[in-house]
Amino acid sequence: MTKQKSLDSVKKAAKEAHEQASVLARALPYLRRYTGDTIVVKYGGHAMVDNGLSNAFGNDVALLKQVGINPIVVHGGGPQINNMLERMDVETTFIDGLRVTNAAIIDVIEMVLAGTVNKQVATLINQAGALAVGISGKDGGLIEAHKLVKHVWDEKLQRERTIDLGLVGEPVRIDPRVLYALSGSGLIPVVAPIGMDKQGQTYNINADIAAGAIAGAVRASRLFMLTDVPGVLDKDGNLIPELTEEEAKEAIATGVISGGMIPKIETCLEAVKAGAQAAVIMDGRVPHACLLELFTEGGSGTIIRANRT
Ligand SMILES: Nc1ncnc2c1ncn2[C@@H]1O[C@H](COP(=O)(O)OP(=O)(O)O)[C@@H](O)[C@H]1O
Ligand SMILES: CC(=O)N[C@@H](CCC(=O)OP(=O)(O)O)C(=O)O
Repeated sequence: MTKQKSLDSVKKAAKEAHEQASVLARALPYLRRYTGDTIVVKYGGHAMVDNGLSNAFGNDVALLKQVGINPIVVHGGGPQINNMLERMDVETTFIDGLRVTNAAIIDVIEMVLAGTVNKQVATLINQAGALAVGISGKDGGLIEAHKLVKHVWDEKLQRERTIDLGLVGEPVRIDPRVLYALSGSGLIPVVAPIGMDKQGQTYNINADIAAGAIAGAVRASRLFMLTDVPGVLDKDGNLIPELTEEEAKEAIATGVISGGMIPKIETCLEAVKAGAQAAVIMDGRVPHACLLELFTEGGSGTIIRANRT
Protein backbone atom coordinates (compact mmCIF):
# COMPACT_ATOMS: atom_id res chain seq x y z
CA MET A 1 0.00 0.00 0.00
CA THR A 2 2.76 2.41 1.04
CA LYS A 3 4.80 1.27 -1.94
CA GLN A 4 1.84 1.91 -4.28
CA LYS A 5 1.35 5.33 -2.72
CA SER A 6 4.95 6.34 -3.22
CA LEU A 7 4.83 5.05 -6.83
CA ASP A 8 1.75 7.22 -7.42
CA SER A 9 3.46 10.29 -6.02
CA VAL A 10 6.55 9.68 -8.18
CA LYS A 11 4.29 9.37 -11.26
CA LYS A 12 2.46 12.55 -10.27
CA ALA A 13 5.71 14.49 -9.82
CA ALA A 14 6.99 13.21 -13.19
CA LYS A 15 3.74 14.27 -14.89
CA GLU A 16 3.97 17.74 -13.35
CA ALA A 17 7.60 18.10 -14.39
CA HIS A 18 6.67 17.01 -17.91
CA GLU A 19 3.85 19.57 -18.07
CA GLN A 20 6.17 22.30 -16.82
CA ALA A 21 8.79 21.43 -19.42
CA SER A 22 6.23 21.40 -22.22
CA VAL A 23 4.85 24.79 -21.13
CA LEU A 24 8.37 26.20 -21.35
CA ALA A 25 8.95 24.55 -24.73
CA ARG A 26 5.71 26.00 -26.11
CA ALA A 27 6.74 29.46 -24.86
CA LEU A 28 10.04 29.36 -26.77
CA PRO A 29 8.86 30.95 -30.06
CA TYR A 30 7.27 33.76 -28.07
CA LEU A 31 10.40 34.24 -25.96
CA ARG A 32 12.39 34.55 -29.20
CA ARG A 33 9.92 37.01 -30.62
CA TYR A 34 10.10 39.42 -27.69
CA THR A 35 13.71 39.14 -26.51
CA GLY A 36 15.28 42.61 -26.35
CA ASP A 37 11.90 44.33 -26.71
CA THR A 38 10.49 46.95 -24.36
CA ILE A 39 7.10 46.41 -22.76
CA VAL A 40 5.37 49.17 -20.82
CA VAL A 41 2.95 47.92 -18.17
CA LYS A 42 0.36 50.23 -16.61
CA TYR A 43 -0.35 48.82 -13.17
CA GLY A 44 -3.49 50.32 -11.64
CA GLY A 45 -4.25 51.23 -8.08
CA HIS A 46 -7.12 48.74 -7.76
CA ALA A 47 -5.00 45.72 -8.76
CA MET A 48 -2.43 46.69 -6.12
CA VAL A 49 -4.85 46.25 -3.25
CA ASP A 50 -5.07 42.45 -3.72
CA ASN A 51 -2.01 40.77 -2.15
CA GLY A 52 -2.14 37.55 -4.18
CA LEU A 53 -2.46 39.46 -7.44
CA SER A 54 0.27 41.94 -6.60
CA ASN A 55 2.73 39.15 -5.78
CA ALA A 56 1.90 37.45 -9.10
CA PHE A 57 2.44 40.82 -10.82
CA GLY A 58 5.87 41.25 -9.21
CA ASN A 59 6.84 37.73 -10.29
CA ASP A 60 5.67 38.30 -13.88
CA VAL A 61 7.67 41.51 -14.24
CA ALA A 62 10.77 39.85 -12.78
CA LEU A 63 10.32 36.91 -15.17
CA LEU A 64 10.05 39.20 -18.20
CA LYS A 65 13.39 40.78 -17.31
CA GLN A 66 14.93 37.36 -16.71
CA VAL A 67 14.02 36.21 -20.23
CA GLY A 68 15.56 39.26 -21.88
CA ILE A 69 12.54 41.58 -22.20
CA ASN A 70 12.81 45.13 -20.85
CA PRO A 71 9.72 45.92 -18.77
CA ILE A 72 8.93 49.48 -17.72
CA VAL A 73 6.22 49.75 -15.08
CA VAL A 74 4.06 52.86 -14.78
CA HIS A 75 1.80 52.67 -11.76
CA GLY A 76 -1.35 54.43 -10.58
CA GLY A 77 -2.51 54.82 -7.02
CA GLY A 78 -5.94 56.48 -7.18
CA PRO A 79 -7.42 54.41 -4.31
CA GLN A 80 -4.31 55.00 -2.18
CA ILE A 81 -4.58 58.79 -2.71
CA ASN A 82 -8.28 58.60 -1.81
CA ASN A 83 -7.40 56.79 1.46
CA MET A 84 -4.81 59.36 2.42
CA LEU A 85 -7.10 62.32 1.65
CA GLU A 86 -9.90 60.67 3.62
CA ARG A 87 -7.59 60.22 6.62
CA MET A 88 -6.77 63.93 6.34
CA ASP A 89 -10.48 64.77 6.07
CA VAL A 90 -10.02 66.35 2.66
CA GLU A 91 -12.72 65.91 0.02
CA THR A 92 -11.71 65.01 -3.50
CA THR A 93 -13.62 65.13 -6.78
CA PHE A 94 -13.15 63.70 -10.26
CA ILE A 95 -14.22 65.10 -13.61
CA ASP A 96 -14.22 62.57 -16.48
CA GLY A 97 -11.97 60.26 -14.47
CA LEU A 98 -9.42 62.98 -13.62
CA ARG A 99 -8.89 64.18 -10.05
CA VAL A 100 -9.36 67.91 -9.54
CA THR A 101 -5.97 68.78 -8.07
CA ASN A 102 -5.58 72.05 -6.23
CA ALA A 103 -2.34 73.42 -4.80
CA ALA A 104 -3.32 72.20 -1.32
CA ILE A 105 -3.33 68.51 -2.31
CA ILE A 106 -0.59 68.25 -4.94
CA ASP A 107 2.06 67.61 -2.25
CA VAL A 108 -0.03 64.82 -0.72
CA ILE A 109 -0.55 63.25 -4.16
CA GLU A 110 3.16 63.40 -4.92
CA MET A 111 3.95 61.93 -1.49
CA VAL A 112 1.59 58.99 -2.02
CA LEU A 113 2.43 58.27 -5.68
CA ALA A 114 6.17 58.95 -5.76
CA GLY A 115 6.67 57.84 -2.15
CA THR A 116 4.59 55.05 -0.63
CA VAL A 117 3.10 53.49 -3.77
CA ASN A 118 6.23 53.82 -5.91
CA LYS A 119 8.33 52.04 -3.29
CA GLN A 120 5.66 49.37 -2.75
CA VAL A 121 5.64 48.48 -6.44
CA ALA A 122 9.45 48.45 -6.64
CA THR A 123 9.50 46.19 -3.55
CA LEU A 124 7.06 43.71 -5.13
CA ILE A 125 9.44 43.26 -8.04
CA ASN A 126 12.56 43.21 -5.87
CA GLN A 127 11.04 40.52 -3.70
CA ALA A 128 10.55 38.41 -6.81
CA GLY A 129 14.31 38.43 -7.33
CA ALA A 130 14.74 41.24 -9.88
CA LEU A 131 16.09 44.75 -9.27
CA ALA A 132 13.55 47.53 -9.66
CA VAL A 133 14.25 51.24 -9.21
CA GLY A 134 11.37 53.57 -8.33
CA ILE A 135 11.42 57.03 -9.90
CA SER A 136 8.86 59.70 -10.67
CA GLY A 137 8.35 61.48 -13.96
CA LYS A 138 10.41 64.33 -12.49
CA ASP A 139 13.58 62.24 -12.27
CA GLY A 140 16.00 62.64 -15.15
CA GLY A 141 13.49 65.03 -16.76
CA LEU A 142 11.46 61.96 -17.79
CA ILE A 143 8.04 63.64 -18.08
CA GLU A 144 7.80 67.29 -19.01
CA ALA A 145 4.19 68.26 -18.50
CA HIS A 146 1.95 71.25 -18.85
CA LYS A 147 -1.47 72.07 -17.49
CA LEU A 148 -4.16 69.94 -19.07
CA VAL A 149 -6.88 71.99 -20.70
CA LYS A 150 -10.02 69.92 -20.55
CA HIS A 151 -12.79 70.58 -23.07
CA VAL A 152 -16.32 69.42 -22.32
CA TRP A 153 -19.52 69.73 -24.29
CA ASP A 154 -22.00 72.02 -22.52
CA GLU A 155 -25.56 70.94 -23.35
CA LYS A 156 -27.07 74.18 -22.02
CA LEU A 157 -24.72 76.47 -23.94
CA GLN A 158 -24.65 74.05 -26.91
CA ARG A 159 -20.92 74.59 -27.26
CA GLU A 160 -17.61 73.34 -25.90
CA ARG A 161 -16.23 74.96 -22.80
CA THR A 162 -13.03 74.42 -20.84
CA ILE A 163 -12.90 73.31 -17.24
CA ASP A 164 -10.14 73.96 -14.75
CA LEU A 165 -8.76 70.82 -13.11
CA GLY A 166 -6.03 72.71 -11.27
CA LEU A 167 -2.63 71.03 -11.30
CA VAL A 168 -3.61 68.11 -13.54
CA GLY A 169 -0.96 67.79 -16.21
CA GLU A 170 -0.46 66.12 -19.56
CA PRO A 171 2.90 65.01 -20.89
CA VAL A 172 4.33 67.29 -23.58
CA ARG A 173 7.76 65.70 -23.88
CA ILE A 174 9.25 62.43 -22.70
CA ASP A 175 13.00 62.17 -22.21
CA PRO A 176 13.56 58.40 -22.03
CA ARG A 177 17.28 58.51 -21.23
CA VAL A 178 16.79 57.60 -17.57
CA LEU A 179 14.68 54.60 -18.63
CA TYR A 180 17.32 53.40 -21.10
CA ALA A 181 20.08 53.89 -18.51
CA LEU A 182 18.21 51.75 -15.97
CA SER A 183 16.99 49.09 -18.41
CA GLY A 184 20.42 48.83 -20.00
CA SER A 185 21.98 48.17 -16.60
CA GLY A 186 19.73 45.23 -15.86
CA LEU A 187 17.32 47.28 -13.72
CA ILE A 188 13.55 47.68 -14.04
CA PRO A 189 12.22 51.28 -13.98
CA VAL A 190 9.06 51.81 -11.93
CA VAL A 191 7.52 55.20 -12.72
CA ALA A 192 5.12 57.31 -10.64
CA PRO A 193 2.87 59.47 -12.86
CA ILE A 194 4.10 62.88 -11.71
CA GLY A 195 5.43 65.46 -14.14
CA MET A 196 6.99 68.90 -14.05
CA ASP A 197 6.99 71.92 -16.36
CA LYS A 198 10.02 74.03 -17.30
CA GLN A 199 9.35 76.36 -14.34
CA GLY A 200 9.48 73.45 -11.87
CA GLN A 201 5.72 73.25 -11.26
CA THR A 202 4.60 69.74 -10.28
CA TYR A 203 1.61 68.12 -12.05
CA ASN A 204 -0.59 65.15 -11.22
CA ILE A 205 -0.92 62.98 -14.34
CA ASN A 206 -3.41 60.20 -14.90
CA ALA A 207 -1.37 56.99 -14.90
CA ASP A 208 -2.91 55.63 -18.12
CA ILE A 209 -1.94 58.83 -19.94
CA ALA A 210 1.60 58.76 -18.51
CA ALA A 211 2.03 55.09 -19.51
CA GLY A 212 0.75 55.80 -23.04
CA ALA A 213 3.14 58.72 -23.53
CA ILE A 214 6.10 56.65 -22.31
CA ALA A 215 5.15 53.64 -24.46
CA GLY A 216 5.01 55.87 -27.55
CA ALA A 217 8.32 57.59 -26.78
CA VAL A 218 10.28 54.36 -26.24
CA ARG A 219 8.53 52.69 -29.20
CA ALA A 220 7.43 49.85 -26.98
CA SER A 221 6.49 46.52 -28.55
CA ARG A 222 3.50 46.45 -26.26
CA LEU A 223 1.67 48.75 -23.87
CA PHE A 224 -0.24 46.63 -21.38
CA MET A 225 -3.15 48.36 -19.67
CA LEU A 226 -4.19 46.23 -16.71
CA THR A 227 -7.75 46.99 -15.66
CA ASP A 228 -10.78 45.41 -13.99
CA VAL A 229 -12.58 43.99 -17.06
CA PRO A 230 -11.50 41.24 -19.50
CA GLY A 231 -10.83 43.89 -22.18
CA VAL A 232 -13.11 45.99 -24.39
CA LEU A 233 -16.57 44.43 -24.50
CA ASP A 234 -19.14 44.70 -27.30
CA LYS A 235 -22.79 45.63 -26.78
CA ASP A 236 -23.60 42.03 -25.76
CA GLY A 237 -20.79 41.94 -23.22
CA ASN A 238 -18.49 39.76 -25.34
CA LEU A 239 -14.76 40.42 -25.49
CA ILE A 240 -13.57 42.22 -28.65
CA PRO A 241 -10.15 40.61 -29.34
CA GLU A 242 -8.91 43.32 -31.72
CA LEU A 243 -9.99 46.89 -32.29
CA THR A 244 -9.03 49.29 -35.10
CA GLU A 245 -9.10 53.07 -34.71
CA GLU A 246 -12.26 53.29 -36.85
CA GLU A 247 -14.02 50.58 -34.82
CA ALA A 248 -13.00 52.26 -31.56
CA LYS A 249 -14.36 55.62 -32.70
CA GLU A 250 -17.60 54.00 -33.83
CA ALA A 251 -17.99 52.17 -30.50
CA ILE A 252 -17.41 55.42 -28.58
CA ALA A 253 -19.89 57.34 -30.77
CA THR A 254 -22.58 54.69 -30.29
CA GLY A 255 -22.01 54.48 -26.52
CA VAL A 256 -20.73 50.86 -26.56
CA ILE A 257 -17.52 52.19 -25.02
CA SER A 258 -18.09 54.66 -22.20
CA GLY A 259 -16.74 56.03 -18.91
CA GLY A 260 -13.15 55.28 -17.91
CA MET A 261 -12.72 53.07 -20.99
CA ILE A 262 -12.85 56.12 -23.30
CA PRO A 263 -9.62 57.81 -22.11
CA LYS A 264 -7.98 54.38 -21.87
CA ILE A 265 -8.68 53.65 -25.54
CA GLU A 266 -7.78 57.16 -26.62
CA THR A 267 -4.46 56.78 -24.80
CA CYS A 268 -3.82 53.44 -26.55
CA LEU A 269 -4.59 54.98 -29.95
CA GLU A 270 -2.21 57.86 -29.24
CA ALA A 271 0.52 55.47 -28.04
CA VAL A 272 0.41 53.41 -31.25
CA LYS A 273 0.38 56.60 -33.34
CA ALA A 274 3.41 57.88 -31.45
CA GLY A 275 5.46 54.72 -31.99
CA ALA A 276 4.30 51.80 -29.85
CA GLN A 277 3.65 48.66 -31.90
CA ALA A 278 0.45 47.72 -30.09
CA ALA A 279 -1.51 48.31 -26.91
CA VAL A 280 -3.50 45.66 -25.05
CA ILE A 281 -6.29 46.36 -22.60
CA MET A 282 -6.40 43.32 -20.35
CA ASP A 283 -7.80 41.91 -17.13
CA GLY A 284 -5.49 42.74 -14.22
CA ARG A 285 -7.66 40.50 -11.99
CA VAL A 286 -6.40 37.40 -13.79
CA PRO A 287 -3.17 36.11 -12.27
CA HIS A 288 -0.23 36.27 -14.72
CA ALA A 289 -2.23 38.31 -17.27
CA CYS A 290 1.00 39.68 -18.82
CA LEU A 291 2.49 36.20 -19.30
CA LEU A 292 -0.74 34.89 -20.84
CA GLU A 293 -0.74 37.72 -23.33
CA LEU A 294 2.91 37.39 -24.32
CA PHE A 295 3.57 33.69 -24.20
CA THR A 296 0.38 32.00 -25.37
CA GLU A 297 -1.23 31.77 -28.80
CA GLY A 298 -4.64 33.12 -27.82
CA GLY A 299 -3.30 36.00 -25.75
CA SER A 300 -5.74 37.90 -23.58
CA GLY A 301 -7.71 41.12 -23.70
CA THR A 302 -8.23 43.55 -26.58
CA ILE A 303 -5.34 44.51 -28.83
CA ILE A 304 -5.06 47.85 -30.62
CA ARG A 305 -2.31 47.80 -33.24
CA ALA A 306 -0.52 50.55 -35.08
CA ASN A 307 -2.20 51.20 -38.43
CA ARG A 308 -0.92 48.72 -40.99
CA THR A 309 -1.02 49.93 -44.59
N1 LIG B 1 -17.15 48.64 -23.86
C1 LIG B 1 -16.58 48.54 -22.66
N2 LIG B 1 -15.82 47.45 -22.37
C2 LIG B 1 -15.22 47.31 -21.16
N3 LIG B 1 -15.33 48.22 -20.15
C3 LIG B 1 -16.07 49.33 -20.37
C4 LIG B 1 -16.71 49.53 -21.63
N4 LIG B 1 -17.36 50.71 -21.56
C5 LIG B 1 -17.16 51.20 -20.34
N5 LIG B 1 -16.37 50.39 -19.59
C6 LIG B 1 -15.97 50.64 -18.20
O1 LIG B 1 -14.59 51.03 -18.17
C7 LIG B 1 -14.05 50.56 -16.92
C8 LIG B 1 -12.52 50.58 -17.00
O2 LIG B 1 -12.07 51.92 -16.89
P1 LIG B 1 -11.53 52.48 -15.46
O3 LIG B 1 -12.55 52.22 -14.40
O4 LIG B 1 -11.08 53.88 -15.65
O5 LIG B 1 -10.29 51.49 -15.26
P2 LIG B 1 -9.02 51.57 -14.25
O6 LIG B 1 -9.51 52.07 -12.92
O7 LIG B 1 -8.54 50.15 -14.24
O8 LIG B 1 -8.02 52.49 -14.91
C9 LIG B 1 -14.67 49.21 -16.76
O9 LIG B 1 -14.68 48.78 -15.40
C10 LIG B 1 -16.09 49.43 -17.29
O10 LIG B 1 -16.96 49.79 -16.26
C1 LIG C 1 -5.10 63.39 -12.76
C2 LIG C 1 -5.40 62.11 -12.04
O1 LIG C 1 -6.57 61.73 -11.94
N1 LIG C 1 -4.37 61.43 -11.54
C3 LIG C 1 -4.53 60.20 -10.83
C4 LIG C 1 -3.14 59.59 -10.67
C5 LIG C 1 -3.18 58.17 -10.17
C6 LIG C 1 -3.88 57.21 -11.12
O2 LIG C 1 -4.07 57.44 -12.29
O3 LIG C 1 -4.19 56.02 -10.50
P1 LIG C 1 -5.07 54.78 -11.05
O4 LIG C 1 -4.40 54.28 -12.28
O5 LIG C 1 -4.99 53.83 -9.91
O6 LIG C 1 -6.46 55.29 -11.31
C7 LIG C 1 -5.18 60.45 -9.44
O7 LIG C 1 -4.98 61.48 -8.84
O8 LIG C 1 -5.87 59.52 -8.96
